[in-house]
Amino acid sequence: MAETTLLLDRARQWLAEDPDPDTREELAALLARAAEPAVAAELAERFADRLQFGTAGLRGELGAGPMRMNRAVVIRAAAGLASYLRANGDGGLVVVGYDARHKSYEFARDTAAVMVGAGLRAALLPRPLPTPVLAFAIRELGAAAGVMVTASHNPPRDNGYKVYLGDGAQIVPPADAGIAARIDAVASLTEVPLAADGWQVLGEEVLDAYLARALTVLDPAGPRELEVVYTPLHGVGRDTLLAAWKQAGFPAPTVVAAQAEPDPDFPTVAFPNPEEPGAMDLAFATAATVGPDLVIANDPDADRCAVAVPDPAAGSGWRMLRGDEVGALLGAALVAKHATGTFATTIVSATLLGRIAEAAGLDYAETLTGFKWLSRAEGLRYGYEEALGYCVDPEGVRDKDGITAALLIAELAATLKRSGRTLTDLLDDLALTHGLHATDQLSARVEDLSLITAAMGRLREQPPTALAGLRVTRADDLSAGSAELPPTDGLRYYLAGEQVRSARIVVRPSGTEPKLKCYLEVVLPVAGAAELADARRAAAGLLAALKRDLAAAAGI
Ligand SMILES: O=P([O-])(O)O[C@H]1O[C@H](COP(=O)(O)O)[C@@H](O)[C@H](O)[C@H]1O
Ligand SMILES: [Mg+2]
Repeated sequence: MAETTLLLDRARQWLAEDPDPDTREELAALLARAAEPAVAAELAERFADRLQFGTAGLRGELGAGPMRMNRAVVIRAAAGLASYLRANGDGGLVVVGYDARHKSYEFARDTAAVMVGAGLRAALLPRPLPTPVLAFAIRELGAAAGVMVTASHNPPRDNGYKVYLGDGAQIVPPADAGIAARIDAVASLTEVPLAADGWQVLGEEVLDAYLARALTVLDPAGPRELEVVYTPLHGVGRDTLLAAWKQAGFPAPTVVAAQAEPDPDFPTVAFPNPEEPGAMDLAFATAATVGPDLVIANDPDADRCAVAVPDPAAGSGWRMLRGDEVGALLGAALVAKHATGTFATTIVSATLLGRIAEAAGLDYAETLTGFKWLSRAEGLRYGYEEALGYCVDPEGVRDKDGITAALLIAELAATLKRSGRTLTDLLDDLALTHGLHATDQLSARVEDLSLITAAMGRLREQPPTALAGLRVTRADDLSAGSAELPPTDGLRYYLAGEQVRSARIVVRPSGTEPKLKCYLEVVLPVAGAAELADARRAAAGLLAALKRDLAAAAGI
């Protein structure tokens, strides 16, 4: 009872301070019905804690309360960041970007108002623009920090807040904990001064500078003959991608008409994530009438890039390449360009990049999931992760960038096309040289987060000893941390069997969505081109069996 009173007090205090009439109205309505058990549970969940920094900053459903994304949460986060910057002597400029989601502009403006109120300088990007433009602008402008208001590819009801420091990379420990402590120290919103004006709104020159840098990933004399169907999935990628395409000299892509304009309701897709089944249906329908060489999609904040290739065997006529496939292709493209430095990927991505780097005599590194880790790999020249994220120009953008990745994959496809070859042919070459690295993902979306904790618990209590006829030869609990990796909530299994050269599974809760994610890789030797089709079939069968057995072991 005392607990309930405390919770209601907290909710009422929140309501009294909430600057947004929309969330005030929502919370007042909930409080009026607080006696109903379902509403009481909802309030308890919203006020149990506050949103924490995850894989990519704060992310959550829009709504009232500290466990939701709203103006009060954003103002507190911005105040915590401002206080952290001042304490570390980094007082200076904070550059703020935003996508086209519900409330994104308001959250960006509030962030600027808090920074100016705290005695820092703030600059807003001129309009909704891709996340990589913000990541670029931080170092271009010599800012002390950057904020990008976006929930990327999440459902329409979500929003989020990515935080970068002056090195242009997203925050990791201990900075995230340092900022979090200062957010916690904001006792009341009434003590956060909000400036009414005094921040700068940047002009087109920041975008021009981004585009000029983006173009440097290409060979100016490289081939440009390539037909593309493109979708920004109702997000903010279109104008930047089209400008990049035009400046590069590629023929203008056909843009999927129904998804071309930014729309916070993402009306044509269940989830605006190119990884989700169905998200590419309209793009494939457009491709069926245009007959392009490639279909390219950006996620709504255009830091991811999805690529599909013609496949007569597929119902739609198109096959989405996996992030691991595009990641290997871009790696091969950079090797062909004589890139030097470190090639890196994450522990949940395929190990093929390691083989490519090794063969080219390049350093190779593996990090935890997320570009906040990957972008910090020492000497990084190229980094990618299986979640359709690629950083092909870390000096320009220290984060994944769906625009430069699209440019480079297009140049690679055009180069291959000139000699009558395709991306698929190059994937075959890589399999013949390095072995077939086949990956898949099992992901379970839940309503109730405790189901994820329970599944992780089951796997920890009863670790699988065999899956799909392969023996588990080593099981790592990644929560312990190691010399190579900081601690994280995850489990890793290495498997062996006659059918495979090696196999690996990683299981972890998503840090951006209520999902449990299991990442699978099997590596099969391939003796010659004649065996490749059989090897691909065998790998697909094995991955399907592994997913089935793993789902049973995890109880998901
Ligand atoms: O949402 P985005 O495009 O920024 O992508 C974000 O989430 C992805 C999935 O993370 P998780 O598996 O924890 O959900 C990460 O791989 C990525 O680095 C991060 O920036
Ligand atoms: Mg994104």
